[in-house]
Amino acid sequence: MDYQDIAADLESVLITEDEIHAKIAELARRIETDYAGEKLLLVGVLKGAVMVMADLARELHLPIEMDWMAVSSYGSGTQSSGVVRILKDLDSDLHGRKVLIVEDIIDSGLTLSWLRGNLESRGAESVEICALLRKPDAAKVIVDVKYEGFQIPNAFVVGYGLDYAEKYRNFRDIGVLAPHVYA
Ligand SMILES: O=P(O)(O)OC[C@H]1O[C@H](OP(=O)(O)OP(=O)(O)O)[C@H](O)[C@@H]1O
Ligand code: HPA
Ligand SMILES: [Mg+2]
Repeated sequence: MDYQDIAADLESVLITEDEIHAKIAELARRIETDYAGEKLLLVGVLKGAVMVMADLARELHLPIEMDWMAVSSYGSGTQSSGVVRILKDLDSDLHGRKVLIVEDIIDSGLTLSWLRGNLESRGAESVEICALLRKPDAAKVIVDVKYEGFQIPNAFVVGYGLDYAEKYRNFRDIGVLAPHVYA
């Protein structure tokens, strides 16, 4: 599959690479103000958040640390199973740390509401969330997101880290996957 074939599997491009980068810069300025003088721990949620994490971390003019967790509730489908599994845990001790969870998307909200509770229970001083995308119409639980990029319609999207069956993560824009791909 070459890069042009990826575009053929999309119904439409929703957010371009340039729009993503402008939004991440905007979020970074707010985060810098809010955490000035602090040592922030960014927790990226594998694998979808890899691109947001890489771009956000480099945009932040703050002394940050990065750690990663892998949790999965989707498997290879387009619907959340609601059951969150830890596939890879953090290396860091969270006691007294200011933690910012970095995510690509909040869909049902099940992953992040579970994850926030899990990290808070480890003694972090604060746990906030930065998510590039949120689908308000898909929410099954309400998640309080301090740094939100874009609100998007309730459609399955891919690109910029987001996958369908592990594909399309390297597409640079974010687009709506054409239903013929998963029908
Ligand atoms: O709000 P929710 O309905 O819980 O969905 C959001 C979660 O689903 C996706 O991860 P996925 O489980 O597909 O793993 P991945 O990041 O490896 O693709 C996404 O990256 C979020 O972590
Ligand atoms: N696309 C890709 N992965 C996802 C989505 C989506 O719309 N929602 C939750 N995980
Ligand atoms: Mg996924």
